[in-house]
Amino acid sequence: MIRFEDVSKEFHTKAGNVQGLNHVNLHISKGDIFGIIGMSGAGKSTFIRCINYLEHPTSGDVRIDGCRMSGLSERQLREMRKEIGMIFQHFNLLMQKNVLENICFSLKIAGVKDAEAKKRARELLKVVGLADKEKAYPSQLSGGQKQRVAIARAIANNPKILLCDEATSALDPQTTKSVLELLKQINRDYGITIVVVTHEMSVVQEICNQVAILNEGNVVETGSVSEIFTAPKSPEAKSLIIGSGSTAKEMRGRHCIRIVFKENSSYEPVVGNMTLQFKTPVNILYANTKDLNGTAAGEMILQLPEDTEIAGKMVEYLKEKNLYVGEVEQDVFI
Ligand SMILES: Nc1ncnc2c1ncn2[C@@H]1O[C@H](COP(=O)(O)OP(=O)(O)OP(=O)(O)O)[C@@H](O)[C@H]1O
Repeated sequence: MIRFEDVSKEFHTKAGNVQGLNHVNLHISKGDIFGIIGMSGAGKSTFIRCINYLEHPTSGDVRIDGCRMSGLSERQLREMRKEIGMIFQHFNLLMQKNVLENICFSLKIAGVKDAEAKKRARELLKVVGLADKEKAYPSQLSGGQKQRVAIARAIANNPKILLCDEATSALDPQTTKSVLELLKQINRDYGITIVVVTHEMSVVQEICNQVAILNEGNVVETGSVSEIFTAPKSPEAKSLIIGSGSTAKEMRGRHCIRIVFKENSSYEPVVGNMTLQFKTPVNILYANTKDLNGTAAGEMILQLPEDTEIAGKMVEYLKEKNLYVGEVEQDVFI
């Protein structure tokens, strides 16, 4: 659905050139909910703006459904952008228009007649759970309600793709959850491919099936969310995952490993049995179960004994039990 082919974007500033994206190759399939995650300045917004060509790449190409974006005229680009809806952190609603008018506005721009636009807008308000708010003005709505209006507006013209740029960053955790739930429902019911740009791993874990991690304009790791959660490879992925739920710094140099339970391994008391077998205790520093897009995944961080030989044997034991075992720090074991 979306293909980045060696895309680079350079910004020319008075202070010099800034590399927003650096030779990015990425493929987002139809129906994916694809997460783009990275720290501030990693290139996330540049990436998402290159999808609809609000930002033109300096080199390389973006293909949407096989169509080369660089080959399109301005008029063709405008047509293509109708296929790509977008929502933003601060909602970008028209404050002088009520909810119904906000949604009708984008339909009318696309040439839909007044009565038909109103009918469609009311249908969409039902979808986003705001049927009773059509006459309200944005200032009378909560953040979550404003984002629901923005979502209704973004999908009004039946786009193939919905781009979400930090769409839940201004919302509290409970509202975030309900907006993410709505996005999942839209993906499921309409088959819209969704690209989610965020700096929060919890957002990716909650709704995305695929993810790419950006750092200084480079894609440093990409894959399914469960693969990357289980066995992160790049330092950036490790710090996003291990750092997202624990005090990783405190674990440095303390013989710590991270284990991830696969579905069929969660019933056996593996850690308890291991300490019995080796007659040596281990310290459980952190344990959690995460909901990865509907599937439970358990993780633990263990501090193994000082004795390197026993610690090594414990790692072997855990691997034999079919658990993923990763180091918290590069120099431990693996
Ligand atoms: N219009 C621009 N002119 C100059 N430099 C830019 C421009 N847009 C982005 N950049 C630079 O490109 C790099 C990537 O910026 P981008 O906004 O894509 O990052 P981001 O990951 O979205 O960051 P944030 O999470 O803070 O929004 C940064 O170094 C930024 O300063």
